[in-house]
Amino acid sequence: MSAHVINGKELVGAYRTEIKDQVDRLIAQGVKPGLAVVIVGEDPASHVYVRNKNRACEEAGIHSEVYKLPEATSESELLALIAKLNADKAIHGILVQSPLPKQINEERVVEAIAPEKDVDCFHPVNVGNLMIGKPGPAPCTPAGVIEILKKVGVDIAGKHAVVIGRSNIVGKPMGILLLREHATVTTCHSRTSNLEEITSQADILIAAIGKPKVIKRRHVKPGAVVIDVGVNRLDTGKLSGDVDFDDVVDTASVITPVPGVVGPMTITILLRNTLEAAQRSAGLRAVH
Ligand SMILES: Nc1nc(=O)c2c([nH]1)NC[C@@H]1CN(c3ccc(C(=O)N[C@@H](CCC(=O)O)C(=O)O)cc3)C=[N+]21
Repeated sequence: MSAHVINGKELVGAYRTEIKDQVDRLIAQGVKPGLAVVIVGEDPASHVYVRNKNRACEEAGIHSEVYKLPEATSESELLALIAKLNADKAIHGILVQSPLPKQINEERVVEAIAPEKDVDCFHPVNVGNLMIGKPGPAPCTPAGVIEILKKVGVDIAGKHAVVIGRSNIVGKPMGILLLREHATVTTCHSRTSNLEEITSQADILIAAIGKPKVIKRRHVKPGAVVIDVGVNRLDTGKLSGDVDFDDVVDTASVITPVPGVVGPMTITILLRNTLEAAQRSAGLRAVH
């Protein structure tokens, strides 16, 4: 059997159209959603992502501002910009691109963002609300994975979902969101001693490791749904996922190629989080 290879252009494109329609409706009610993206330094990959986010905002009708700060920016200069954006009525979402230069404490920066403008869902208040199931943003990549599973028609409830990776931005919140969808969740990581034994029991396998092509056919149960969160740049310049696509494609029932699905869906959830922050600010969506 060969897997259904998810077509990101189709799936993500359709979802962006849905979001654009909601943005248009909000604009007709007098509120234009606005996102500020802050990037510090010259990391080329970060600049590519920021450009992609900016373009996606424009296409969705969301106002977007990009602040490019030099590598030598001090923490207090960045905190001053965040204070200004926190007070700006035209801005509903603030995203500070990571990584930040070493003179800046990332935690302090995240905690300086007003929680209602934290469209990454990195602020401890939003992480806490996520954990206990209160309304609010969810982090873009894991929320995007849930959206992909739903759009493809994967039944999550009662299934065994195995997440490989325990980062604060993907692995941990991924587990929480899967629990919310009533999956049975197992989290594996670099210290898991019997990885293959566990991953090969997964109905839904989510790879968020950050190493190219480490998940092989032997890790995957025949018929499993495989979602590849990895975006690894190879020496050849090509992007590769955490999953060895060619090895796994005949075993899985559904698989996401890299690039093309999880990355663009991550950006789409950023648009959704910005839209929803704007709706909340206008009293058009529940806050707690
Ligand atoms: N505050 C913050 N929030 C983030 O959400 C955030 C961040 N910092 N720092 C870096 C990571 C990484 N990230 C990606 C987003 C889109 C693609 C994406 O669209 N990837 C395309 C390929 C893009 C390319 O060609 O390089 C794809 O997979 O198809 C990838 C990676 C968001 N991040």
